[in-house]
Amino acid sequence: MTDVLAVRYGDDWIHGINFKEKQLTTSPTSPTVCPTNFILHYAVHGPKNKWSHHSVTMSHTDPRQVASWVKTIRNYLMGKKILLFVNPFGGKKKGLKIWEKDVQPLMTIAGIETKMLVTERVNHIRDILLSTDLTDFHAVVCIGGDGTLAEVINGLVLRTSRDRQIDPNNPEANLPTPRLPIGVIPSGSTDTVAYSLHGTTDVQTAAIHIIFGDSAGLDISSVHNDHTLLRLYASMLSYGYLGDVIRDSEKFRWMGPQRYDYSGFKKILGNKGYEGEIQLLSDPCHPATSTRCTKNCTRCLQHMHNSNSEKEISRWMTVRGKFFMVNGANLACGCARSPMGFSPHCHIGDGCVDVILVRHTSLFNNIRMLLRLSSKQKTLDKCNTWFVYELILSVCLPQYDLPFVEVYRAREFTFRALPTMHMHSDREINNRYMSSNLSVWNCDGESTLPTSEHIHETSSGTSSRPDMFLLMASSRSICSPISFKGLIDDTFGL
Ligand SMILES: Nc1ncnc2c1ncn2[C@@H]1O[C@H](COP(=O)(O)OP(=O)(O)OP(=O)(O)O)[C@@H](O)[C@H]1O
Repeated sequence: MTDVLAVRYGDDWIHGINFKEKQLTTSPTSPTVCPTNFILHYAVHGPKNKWSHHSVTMSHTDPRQVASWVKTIRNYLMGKKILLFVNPFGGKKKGLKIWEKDVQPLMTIAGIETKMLVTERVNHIRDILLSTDLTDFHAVVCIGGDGTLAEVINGLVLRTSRDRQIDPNNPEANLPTPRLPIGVIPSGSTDTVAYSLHGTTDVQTAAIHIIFGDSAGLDISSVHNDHTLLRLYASMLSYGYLGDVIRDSEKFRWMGPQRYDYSGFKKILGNKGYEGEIQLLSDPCHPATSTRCTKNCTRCLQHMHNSNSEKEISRWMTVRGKFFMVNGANLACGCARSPMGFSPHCHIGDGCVDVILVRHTSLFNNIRMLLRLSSKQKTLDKCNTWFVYELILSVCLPQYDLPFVEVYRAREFTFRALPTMHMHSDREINNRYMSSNLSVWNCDGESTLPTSEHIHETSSGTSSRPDMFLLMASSRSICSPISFKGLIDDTFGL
């Protein structure tokens, strides 16, 4: 029963069912009064974490028996109404096609009432969520990438904060968990959150998880600058190289996801490193010795029940230097080309963020990383759009033993960009800050945060705190190690 999507009387016609299926549903008597068969729609868990929709027609000579079965199953499947946003702009611009071809038919079969809205601009979702009456809805879903999902999260949390009269700009305030669960159907360029939640970026799988209505707690980090909430993020906040890539690649959006390859290559060659200071509230559990986050993960469950006591054993520490990039990961940040993810041991609901600091190295080292990447790409088929994540993975996979990679698990961290000092001659150091080599923030794959220049001018730095609350996201096969390794799925009976 847990894998059932819908049940229909055999002679009922619903939009989206093909004619062949309709022909199967013959009933000798009036369909409304005496149905002698019914169609059961269900999902099957296949290889690589994918779920697919199937149906079977069942018959019985006694119409009362058929009616009783249908009634029992319908009692189990509660009707839902969802608010669904489609971003027609992200990824390969296939959002609307995915809605029409894959999502709408499944929602119709499952009897889910869907109010669909097509986004027209940046922050459109947030504005709608702030102004719409959400009382009748059971969930908010988006068809889009990580940036689209981030808009849903930001909009819903701001709306809930306003409804509960909580000031989101207060860094000490506990931001509220929205009443409505959030679902994501991937149609972006990287789709790390969808991949981390479902173990695949398959569209039908995501839609089926939403119909199932399962949910899981997900850490969301808030980013504050002084007393202003800048943004909430679900997957990763990154400064330096990935900031440069996101800023540059936006100019080449017409290339589709391949823009990341192009900008990634340009920016690795030009990277001169960024001076900065990170202060972090370090958790005693180091990522290198941590367990992997699995379904019913003990660490995440413990945090959910006892978050305050953990904070007492954390301690503040400071790291300074010149960095290639500075990252705060909320999730493993896996994607189709990097199944293990950027931060493989990151837990999705433990109230911590994995801080991954990559020190500035030589151009030679950067090129070496590129070559390593290139040789990987040779084995890939036509899709080579995962440059950035492949690149990071090539840096971090031998993870914690590379001399220029440092990893910490933090409950909170602040970052302050420092200006770069310039030498005028071999002997003389000019103490004036001639120019600042500053990057921008890459927040869930978007450069929506104020530039670091602004952050620097206010000389406050920016802070990120992941333990604000847990957000629910539609997922069934969440965070199984199987999901990330892409092995045989049935082992865990997910
Ligand atoms: N109609 C629109 N025109 C222009 N921009 C839009 C429109 N609708 C949404 N957006 C913006 O598009 C941005 C990018 O969308 P999205 O994140 O879904 O795609 P992506 O960047 O290609 O994928 P990913 O984040 O997974 O790499 C979002 O920040 C969103 O605000």
